[in-house]
Amino acid sequence: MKSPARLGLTGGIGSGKSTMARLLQAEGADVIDADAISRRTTEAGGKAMPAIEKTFGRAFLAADGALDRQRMRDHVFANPDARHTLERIIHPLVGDEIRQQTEASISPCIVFDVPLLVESPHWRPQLDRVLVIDCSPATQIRRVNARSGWDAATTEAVMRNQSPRAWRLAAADIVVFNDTDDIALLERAAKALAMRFGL
Ligand SMILES: CC(C)(COP(=O)(O)OP(=O)(O)OC[C@H]1O[C@@H](n2cnc3c(N)ncnc32)[C@H](O)[C@@H]1O)[C@@H](O)C(=O)NCCC(=O)NCCS
Ligand SMILES: Nc1ncnc2c1ncn2[C@@H]1O[C@H](COP(=O)(O)OP(=O)(O)OP(=O)(O)O)[C@@H](O)[C@H]1O
Repeated sequence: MKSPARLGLTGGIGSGKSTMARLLQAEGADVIDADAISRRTTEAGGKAMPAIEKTFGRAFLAADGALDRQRMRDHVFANPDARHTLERIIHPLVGDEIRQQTEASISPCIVFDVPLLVESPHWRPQLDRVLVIDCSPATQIRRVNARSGWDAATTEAVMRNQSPRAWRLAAADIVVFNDTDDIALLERAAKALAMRFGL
């Protein structure tokens, strides 16, 4: 059997990665979503929670034992050492689950939706192509405010903890510019990508 095409999908916060991932899924791709996997490890009883409680303390847990996401967000995006500590707990668990989902896939195209793809050097050799969803910083701030209610300072703090836009663009094989809220444009791009990647 021909091995599946492996497409990395990344972009800054609010760029439209998850939206593109959903469109590619509708075209028949298997999407492996690192954010979703990460969130599962930090639910109540999640695999990351014992180490998070031990390292950061009970104050970072909500009443039900899940991660207090807002508290951790405020902490780690203002403190790179704490972010690295959290990543050292979560990323290996996410990596294990990504490997399992990859092995289970039977699609001709697997899309790896990974916010920190450009930041992690191990990713590129595992992929056939890297697709970057790009938009301006002002659009990122506007979208995250509309979607999640975060103020500009909160989104900017996350953006400062991600690769600069120029680095992501330099790492891209394919760029989809997604600066206007035009879903039809993104749908057309997804259909073209689906053809190109055997769907
Ligand atoms: C800090 C946390 C608790 C904040 O949770 P919250 O629900 O507010 O945000 P959510 O998880 O939905 O992430 C929103 C966006 O923030 C950005 N982001 C998340 N983690 C990171 C990070 N470590 N570095 C840079 N940007 C990040 C991504 O663009 C992501 O799509 C959470 O993001 C987290 O646990 N991060 C560490 C794990 C991680 O690196 N995840 C990224 C994919 S593996
Ligand atoms: N082309 C578009 N047309 C309409 N809405 C869009 C478009 N692109 C993105 N959006 C909206 O912008 C918001 C952010 O998009 P999305 O969640 O896909 O970004 P993301 O890159 O996955 O963000 P995060 O890094 O925070 O997970 C969502 O509410 C989404 O519906």
